[in-house]
Amino acid sequence: MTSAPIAVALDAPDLETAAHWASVVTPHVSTVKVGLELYLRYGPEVIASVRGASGVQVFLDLKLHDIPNTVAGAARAVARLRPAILTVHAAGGPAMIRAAVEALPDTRIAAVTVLTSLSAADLHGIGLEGSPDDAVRRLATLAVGAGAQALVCSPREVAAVRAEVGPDITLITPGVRPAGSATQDQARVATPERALADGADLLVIGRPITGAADPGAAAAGIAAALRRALTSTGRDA
Ligand SMILES: O=C(O)c1cc(=O)[nH]c(=O)n1[C@@H]1O[C@H](COP(=O)(O)O)[C@@H](O)[C@H]1O
Repeated sequence: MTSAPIAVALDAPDLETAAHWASVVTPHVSTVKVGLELYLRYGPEVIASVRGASGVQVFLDLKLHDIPNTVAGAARAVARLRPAILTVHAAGGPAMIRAAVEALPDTRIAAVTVLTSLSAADLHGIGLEGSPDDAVRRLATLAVGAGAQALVCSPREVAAVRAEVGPDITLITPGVRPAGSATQDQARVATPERALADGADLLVIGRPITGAADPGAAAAGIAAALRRALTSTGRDA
């Protein structure tokens, strides 16, 4: 049985909690994600702690956004951690994205299009024209043109992005909520099954798993639901 295409967001206040979550979810999921909270508190050592002995893929979510030279340097600075995926903001522009891609050839650079916490009204407020769908597709095309091998978007746009960029780009969707779960600060959400059916390759899921009484059981439950969904559509389980 292969592990489910889920990246569990280890947004924990301390290293012990993050390492515990990582150890209980790794039998069920392909990837764990280290984000700003853990990385800024503990630094690069956090990667070895969550990778543990399992060798699970580590997704380093630093959402880099700066001038190309600075982003290239930051990307080189994390090369020794061997992250499978590193995020940059697509809005940093093509030269910045290309700088990250060239600096880190063994890591998949994932361009974050429009944060899943932003609604259509929020986009309007910050001066981004058109619907979230339009903005996401525009940034996706720009990022892929600059060499990004992966994109982050919400599950609401993933079908449109897949149609735009083709089968070879890895599509990563946060904003995933099992039916009946609270959306919390996420604005553009869908269920895990919907995200997968619409073409996502990797689902980022945090609090629906880590906020559960038993995070290992929650990860196993979502993984099983995804396997059923994959089997029923004839995709690999
Ligand atoms: O890059 C990300 O992973 C990301 C992009 C985005 O647009 N929205 C988003 O929620 N994320 C991350 O995905 C995770 C979602 O966590 P939950 O809302 O708890 O499932 C968090 O770690 C966010 O930092």
